[in-house]
Amino acid sequence: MKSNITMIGMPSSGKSTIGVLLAKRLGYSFVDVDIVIQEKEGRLLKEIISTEGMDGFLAVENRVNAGLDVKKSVIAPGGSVIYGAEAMEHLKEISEVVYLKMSYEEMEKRIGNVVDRGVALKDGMTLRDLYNERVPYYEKYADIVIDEEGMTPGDTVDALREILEEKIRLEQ
Ligand SMILES: Nc1ncnc2c1ncn2[C@@H]1O[C@H](COP(=O)(O)OP(=O)(O)O)[C@@H](O)[C@H]1O
Ligand SMILES: O=C(O)C1=C[C@@H](OP(=O)(O)O)[C@@H](O)[C@H](O)C1
Ligand SMILES: [Mg+2]
Repeated sequence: MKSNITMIGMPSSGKSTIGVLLAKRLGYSFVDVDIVIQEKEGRLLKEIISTEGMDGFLAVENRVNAGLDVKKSVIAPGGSVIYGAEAMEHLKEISEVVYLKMSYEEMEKRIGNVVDRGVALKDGMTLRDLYNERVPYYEKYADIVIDEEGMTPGDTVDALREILEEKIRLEQ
């Protein structure tokens, strides 16, 4: 198995929440790439989006993810990372990619204020458009898919640990 795990999925699917729990459970480090971007840029994500525009933000996100140099880590990038070809090529190379699959209805309930969260919603795009546009990318890049329907964060972490341990067993 590759030495890292990357969480992908819609904003609010739990990449950060589940990611940190999984890292603790596996004894891995945890890297929230949104925080790495803010530290490198010295600005909040929503400030980057408001000054550089959506494409500017996506370019920064692509560059930072493509340059990640970590080992034995659970990586939680932002939900928009799948638009970055170089980022995804790199993440596929260094990690097992886990897609946290959630329904549109659940995302709408969880997501809260889209602007404050800094979701990369292009002009004129609805949340539903964003959902439909992104699902095929998440599916394409996923090595492992977890459907969150009816699962608590604890259930998801347990399910993931089982899948990952089975993967390791099969490789031995
Ligand atoms: N079953 C669940 N699985 C994951 N997150 C959940 C679940 N139910 C509620 N949540 C909440 O949804 C939010 C997920 O946010 P976050 O981890 O920041 O997601 P992301 O990093 O994917 O944007 C958290 O507030 C978390 O507590
Ligand atoms: O999906 C998105 O468009 C985004 C999700 C955010 O991260 P989370 O997925 O962790 O919420 C953050 O990277 C950025 O504001 C854009
Ligand atoms: Mg996150």
